[in-house]
Order: sequence, then C-alpha cells, then structure tokens
Amino acid sequence: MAVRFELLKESSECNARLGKLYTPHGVIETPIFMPVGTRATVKAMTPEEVKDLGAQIILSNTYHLYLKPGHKLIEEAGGLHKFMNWDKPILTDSGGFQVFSLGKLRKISEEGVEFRSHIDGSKHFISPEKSIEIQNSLGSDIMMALDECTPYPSDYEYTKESLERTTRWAKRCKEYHKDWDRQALFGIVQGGMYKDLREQSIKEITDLDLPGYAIGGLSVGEPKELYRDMLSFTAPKLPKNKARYLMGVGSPDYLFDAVISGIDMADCVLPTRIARNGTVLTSHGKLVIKNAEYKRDFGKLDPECDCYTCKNYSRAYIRHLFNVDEILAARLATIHNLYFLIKLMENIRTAIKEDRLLEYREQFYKKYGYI
Ligand SMILES: CC(C)(C)OC(=O)NCc1c[nH]c2nc(N)[nH]c(=O)c12
Ligand SMILES: [Zn+2]
Repeated sequence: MAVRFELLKESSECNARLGKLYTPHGVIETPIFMPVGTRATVKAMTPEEVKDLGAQIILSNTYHLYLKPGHKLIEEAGGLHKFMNWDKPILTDSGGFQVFSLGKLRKISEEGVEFRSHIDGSKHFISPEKSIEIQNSLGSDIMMALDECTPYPSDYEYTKESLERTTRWAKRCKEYHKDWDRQALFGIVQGGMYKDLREQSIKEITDLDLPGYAIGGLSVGEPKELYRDMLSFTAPKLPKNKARYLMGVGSPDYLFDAVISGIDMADCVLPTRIARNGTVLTSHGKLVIKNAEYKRDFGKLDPECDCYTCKNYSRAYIRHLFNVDEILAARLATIHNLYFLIKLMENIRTAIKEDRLLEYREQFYKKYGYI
C-alpha cells in the first residue's frame, strides 16, 4: 500500500480532524504544513535542519526538476530522496501550475501543455503521461496529477472546460502510473469560484478512487472572503477517509481556515520566500527585521519562540546580517519562519485533540494582531 490516510478524530466544534498519513518513507501526523523544496532543496536549509525543525514531509517540483537537472539524471542518482539526502516523505507537484505561472508562450491542448522554459526559452511539452513519467523517475511518495490551475478570474464556460480537461488528464495519469505500492497519485479538484463547478470537479475526480485529493485553484489572488467561502464549501465535500490537501496556502490565518474546513495538508513558499526578504512571522504578527527600529533591539526575534534562531541571536544582529546582505541572514530567518508554521500546526493538532481549536484560534489571532 503506497499511501493510506487514517482518520483518527473529528473535532466536535468544526470540520477539523486529526489523521495519520502512511507513506513508504514514514508516517505523517495531520494536519500538517509542508515546506517547499522546489529544486531539490528547501532553500538555505540542510535536510538535517529541516528535519530538526519538525518537518515530516517536503514538496518538490516536477516542472523545475525536469528542466534542471533533468529527471533522468535524478533517476540515475537513485531518485530524489537519495539525490537530496532526504529520507522522509516527498510530495511532487505535477508541473501544471508552474507551467502556467512560470512558463512563457504556453499552449494548452487536449494532449497537454506546450511551453517555453523560463530558464532559456527552449520549447517543451508536458502531457499527463510525461508528468507521471517524470514523477516516477523522481520517486516521490505522493505524485500530483497534471491539472490546469484555472486562472482567477475566469468565466463560467472557460472554468467548466478547464475542469473537465483536468478530469480527463487525471484519468490519463491514473492509467499511465504502474507502481502503486511505491508511489501514490493524488487528484486535484478545480472549478474556480463556481460552487456547481467545484461540485462537478469533486464528483469527477473522486470517482477515480485515489488515496488523496487536493483542492487547486484557490489562493490564486481572489479576495479573502471568497477564498474562505469556496474553501468551506469544497473541503468538507471531499471523501472524509482520504487525505485532503489544499495547495498553495501558508499564512497563519489561511492555515487556520483550511484546518477548520477539514483540510489535512497544506504547502506554501510563503514562509521561506518572505524570510529571504527579511520578513518574519512572530507570535505578535509579521515583522520586517530591516526596519531601523530594530537597530538596537537586542531582544529575541520572537520572545515566545524556542527555535535555534530565537535562542541564539538578537533582532539587532539579524537586522545587521540583512543590512550587509550576509547569507546567514536568509538562513536564520528561514529557520525561524519554518519553525513558526510547523510549531503552529503542532499546536493546532494538540488543540483539536483537546477540542479547543476555535478557542486557540481566538487566542492566536488576538496576539498576532488579526483581531
Ligand atoms: C498563487 C499561490 C501559489 C499562492 O496559490 C495557488 O496558486 N494555489 C493553487 C495551486 C498552488 N499549487 C498548485 N499546484 C497545482 N498542480 N494546481 C494548483 O491549482 C495549485
Ligand atoms: Zn524562532
């Protein structure tokens, strides 16, 4: 059995739940936040550091690794786990989303997506079969079906056409994949901001009877209220005994909304990306460490955090590192931001266990400054 989701406990006060996701490279306690390691590295982190932060699974990217260094090279190296020295679970995104957001001059057809590499403009073509072939070479524990992340906003007709193609592509991915004991395939639900189309996509994708399902096409720039409305409509409709994965979500409030709607897994480049720009998440809200106000602030980045960065360095020192563009700046901020979100999810799991998730959210929001 490649991947199996076990539902452990449903919250009595909302759709949140505790689960276990069994994979060939280990068991994952959900709900979980997955750090993104797009090009076979969680930027600025060694795998040991990512593990020490408490990460149970990381994401990597079909589109990027296909372009460089090439999936065949990684296969020769013994697969992605070996290549990047990470022995826990890996989930690979299918490349669809990246082609749409990174690739230039792309053309979508029934067969797949033709695009030019964002690196050197060379022409490429990814079909559902090609995406699975690449992910088979990478050897990830969880593969994502090739989908079209329907852009926002899109009209009803286009959104319907797009989700129906995504369904046909998911079927082709399922037919092409062979070794179900080694790798699982998750389907991706689309349907934009139209509730009836989301229902259609849920029906079509879950009819494929896969070990897990993702919600795509949310957090694509739509207003927060629309995101929350579509999320709370869609998530509970996914099969409750399968893993539910919300793609591209990562700020604290968006994660709370996701868990409360019944989501088990989420990923986002946010914490690592903003860390490299000097923005850190703290218990009392976001903080731009380069601001002059921290020049002589010899306190911790986050007084309530016990991560390596907060235990050993001051705001003044970290601000200095950013000011002189030192590599260590990105590393220390990344360590803290990843730890902050991974710890948040651990606290959320505990709160679900103790049936006090909504109260915990209230406390967190007050301190963070959301309310
Ligand atoms: C704009 C950000 C990245 C924040 O969110 C989204 O785009 N969210 C949607 C998303 C993220 N990653 C995906 N992968 C795939 N295959 N399909 C998707 O729809 C998505
Ligand atoms: Zn910290």
